[in-house]
Amino acid sequence: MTKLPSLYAFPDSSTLQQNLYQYILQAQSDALARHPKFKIAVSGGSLPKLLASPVLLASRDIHWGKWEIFFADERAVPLTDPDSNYALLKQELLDKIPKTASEPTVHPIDPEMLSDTQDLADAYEKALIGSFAAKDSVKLPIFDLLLLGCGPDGHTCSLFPGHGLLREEDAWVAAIEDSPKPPPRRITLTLPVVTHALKIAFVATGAGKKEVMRKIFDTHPEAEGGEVLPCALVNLGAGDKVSWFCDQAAVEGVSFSKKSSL
Ligand SMILES: O=C1O[C@H](COP(=O)(O)O)[C@@H](O)[C@H](O)[C@H]1O
Repeated sequence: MTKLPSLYAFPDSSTLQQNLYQYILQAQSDALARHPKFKIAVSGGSLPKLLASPVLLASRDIHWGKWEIFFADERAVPLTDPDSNYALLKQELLDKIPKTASEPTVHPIDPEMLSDTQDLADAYEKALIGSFAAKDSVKLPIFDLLLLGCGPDGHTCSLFPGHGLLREEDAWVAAIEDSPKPPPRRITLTLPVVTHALKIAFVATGAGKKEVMRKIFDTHPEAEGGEVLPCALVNLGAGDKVSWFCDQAAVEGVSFSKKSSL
């Protein structure tokens, strides 16, 4: 039997954040039982604000010093640019971590390499190799947790619908020069790296996501050889490793069976 993702629909963002916090705590404890660091990657967009909940920031059970944070995707812009996913995470989360806590290890892109996105992607892949293992000894890095967004067009990371990057099989990190959502020059984790993670959480809120949520959960273009949205490809590739944290507005009209708690 195919293993399906979980889809949670919460009445408000505060309940969503409470549940997301519990889920992260479990992922952290599973990871730290296996190895010294909790290795995660995060998206930009609406994700950092929802991630940085009061309950997470006040928690004494979050071992910030053991967190190793990568970016699921990043725009090829300076680290202080308003379009930078690093700048967003810093503003929403990193700067709010209590000063009394140990600091997480954060892996931003190398701002010296912005002129060539392939060099930028290769350098970021080297950072992954430094943390996980050499590419010839492991086929793919295994993140403990990915915290991802879902664009209204069904993109995740910087993997866009119908884009050739969805077929990438070798690179861990790929360059994109023609992102349909600005800015066009970016780097992204590739689909095999995403689906290889131990846990994958999508966070999608607001009525602006309900059309795409219906497409992701209630249509099956793969059955007819049609184009499958990137978020749906993650569902198909990673199955029950995937959990969706949504509010009611985002899942209005979605038929796929929804749960309201973990
Ligand atoms: O461009 C991007 O968009 C997606 C989705 O953003 P959202 O605001 O609709 O949540 C985001 O996950 C990705 O990291 C970002 O680069």
